[in-house]
Amino acid sequence: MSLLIKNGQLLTESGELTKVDVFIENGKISEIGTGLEIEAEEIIDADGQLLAPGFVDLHVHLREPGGEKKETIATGTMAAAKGGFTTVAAMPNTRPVPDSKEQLEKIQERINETAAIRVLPYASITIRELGQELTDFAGLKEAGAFAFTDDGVGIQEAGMMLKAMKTAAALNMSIVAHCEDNSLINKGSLHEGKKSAELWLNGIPSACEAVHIARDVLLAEAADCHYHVCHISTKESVRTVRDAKRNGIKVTAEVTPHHLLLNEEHIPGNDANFKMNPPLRSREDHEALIEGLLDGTIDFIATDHAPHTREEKAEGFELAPFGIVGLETAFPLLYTELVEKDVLTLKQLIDFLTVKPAETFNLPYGKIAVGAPADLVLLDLEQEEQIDPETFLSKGKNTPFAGWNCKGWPVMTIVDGKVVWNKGRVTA
Ligand SMILES: NC(=O)N[C@@H](CC(=O)O)C(=O)O
Ligand SMILES: [Zn+2]
Ligand SMILES: [Zn+2]
Repeated sequence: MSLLIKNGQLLTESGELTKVDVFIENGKISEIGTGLEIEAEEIIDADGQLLAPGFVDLHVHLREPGGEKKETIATGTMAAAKGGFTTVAAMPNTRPVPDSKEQLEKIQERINETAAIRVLPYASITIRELGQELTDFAGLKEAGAFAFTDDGVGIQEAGMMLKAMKTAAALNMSIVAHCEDNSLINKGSLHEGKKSAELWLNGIPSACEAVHIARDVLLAEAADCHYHVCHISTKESVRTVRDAKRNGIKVTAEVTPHHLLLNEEHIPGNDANFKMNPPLRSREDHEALIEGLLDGTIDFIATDHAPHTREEKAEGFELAPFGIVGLETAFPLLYTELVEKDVLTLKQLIDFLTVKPAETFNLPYGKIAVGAPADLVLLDLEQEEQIDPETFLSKGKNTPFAGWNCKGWPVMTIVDGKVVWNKGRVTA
């Protein structure tokens, strides 16, 4: 298999655009240059399009097994491909939970059979994500676990977290944490603040997240473990991670597109497409997240793609499940709202979606280099289109961004040198 991409716009290290040809052979990038005259089985003219490394999303919910009404590995990875993603890491809050070698091997099998792109499966920290009993970390690592997390719920006991971190560190694996203290949730369905008061709904206080992070960075220091914070959302959390990094603790953090673009003031009323965990916080929190991303406190962007059915999301703010989809809109939204408005440079945004997550977890993806896997995306930065959930390939239509006008739509996604999504050929 060989593929020649002609005239793509490539970002240089200094952030300038330069026109290049890329030759791909046997799934790997074998030459980058200008005016390449090489015979290839397929030639793609990328004139006028940005050629970027395929995006890497280390926080998605594919729902399979057990949640196939919401999403499957097949539909979730097609949605990812359409969004320009070539690698995703799948969260373990499925039924059953991948908490044993056998379960993880079954998921790996489904991935091999049905995934459109690379999928790295997480294993859970505790049996059934119940926080009571540690899983077999060594066995799960052997079976291909990407890292350990109980995403969906927090680890309530400090002693359990310390044990998890020590076990992970000994295996050179990472602990990825959903930070939420159950005793502080307050039966809330949104952030405790202006909006919860306005809507007469119970609010989740900021401390619910930050107290876990404060506890865990101290545990990570004691265990000498790489500790990664999921979907960071408050200014206190950002401050705590910043302080821990300054003190040499091996902590990293991700932020979602929705927490970078929205805050509680955007919630229009009782619409559960604005309900997610952690919730949209205050305007000050929102600003602290941008600042944290710019100063390196926050390492990368992850979508926390969390599909739910229409019926579930129609239940209203208090009863609907937490979570929104994100894979098909992440880049266009972030490009339009942050790059076009000069909050981030194009180079920064691409790095936050590619090389930064890859480097945080020592993955060989996220860069365009000779010898690297040919995981690429072509993007149209000019054409404007409205976000329409009805066109999503994901089964989940639950987005708060319906109707937003965006530029920066992916036009082709390539994994291992194979075209897995092509806007010109495949429509929703
Ligand atoms: N983020 C969410 O609101 N929901 C996630 C769980 C999670 O990421 O904690 C889900 O699985 O639906
Ligand atoms: Zn979570
Ligand atoms: Zn999640």
